[in-house]
Amino acid sequence: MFQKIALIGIGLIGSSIAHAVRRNGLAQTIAISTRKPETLAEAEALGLGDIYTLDPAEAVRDADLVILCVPVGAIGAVVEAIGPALKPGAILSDVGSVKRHVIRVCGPHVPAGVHFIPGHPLAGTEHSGPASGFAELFANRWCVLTPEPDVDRDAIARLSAFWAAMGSNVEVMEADHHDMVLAITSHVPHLVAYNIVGTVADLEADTQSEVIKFSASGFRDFTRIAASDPVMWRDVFLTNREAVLEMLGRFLEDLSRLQRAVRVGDGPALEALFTRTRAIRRSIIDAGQETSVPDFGRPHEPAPILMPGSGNGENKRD
Ligand SMILES: NC(=O)C1=CN([C@@H]2O[C@H](COP(=O)(O)OP(=O)(O)OC[C@H]3O[C@@H](n4cnc5c(N)ncnc54)[C@H](O)[C@@H]3O)[C@@H](O)[C@H]2O)C=CC1
Ligand SMILES: O=C(O)C(=O)Cc1ccc(O)cc1
Repeated sequence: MFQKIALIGIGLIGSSIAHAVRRNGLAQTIAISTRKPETLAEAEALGLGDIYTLDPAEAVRDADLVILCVPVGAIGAVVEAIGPALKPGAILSDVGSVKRHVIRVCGPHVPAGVHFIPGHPLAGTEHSGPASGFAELFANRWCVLTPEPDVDRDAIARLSAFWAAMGSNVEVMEADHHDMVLAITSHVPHLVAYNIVGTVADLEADTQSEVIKFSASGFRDFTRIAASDPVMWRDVFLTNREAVLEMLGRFLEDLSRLQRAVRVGDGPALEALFTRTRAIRRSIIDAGQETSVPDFGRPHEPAPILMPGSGNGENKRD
């Protein structure tokens, strides 16, 4: 599909792309660049690529497809460094969890003639680093592309075909819409997980009693999410601030309503919500999206995304 692919950053996502490219024969040559020599050495020991360099500009030279797989806060500086070395006609993409910020900081450094198509695979785990990747990560998962309106249609089709060849379902979306949807479906849930695990740890320290030891699986599920990479998630909250604060506001309003239902003993309100949320979980399972580890061979249907204020009002709780 491509002669040479360059991956800048070789953690969970970069290494998963490397595995999937190899397994599906999507490129002749994979060039890998990352910031730290020890990470590059680890990638080389794992045999993830063909060319290894600490110089990102060298990695992207002659590449037909360049994918930036670094934390969102590092992307702008990387594009500034590689811009002059990008081949005319190349596709430049990324995998960052926030899209408007990426467009804002990368745009000025993308040379004319390079097709800039930001991307985000909605697939991942709480692990990081070159050894954590696996070829099946993207199978049956969405990959969202957020090109600006003037981007070449053929280039978008080529990048879509690339993600489809790795097993993803591709959707093209406007960057601001992506950031709002991900704020409520991914970013706020991570914030909630970080918060509840912190609260429990503080409680344990305050009461000097064993709390975590006796935690049930519900809390343990939160600890998995709260083990996600601190730098990556710091950058998500620094770069998608407005959408996260908007969605957090709605979340807190609804939480207050739940708090009231508990305080006044409003059983019907509690039961009605829990019945609705159980149905949502079941629809996700039916769509084959229930875990972060792909479920092979299952047809992929989009899970319904309930946006506040949209639809027929059934998602209103009062
Ligand atoms: N972890 C996840 O579940 C998902 C992450 N993403 C996005 O993918 C991107 C990468 O995340 P992961 O692979 O999970 O992170 P990771 O921490 O596993 O890997 C990041 C890589 O970037 C390198 N790096 C950091 N700063 C750099 C710089 N200035 N120049 C060159 N290399 C640099 C690191 O050395 C490492 O190789 C992030 O933008 C994240 O938002 C997208 C979907 C899922
Ligand atoms: O580990 C999990 O449950 C995730 O939610 C993974 C994830 C993290 C960040 C993304 O932008 C997309 C997916």
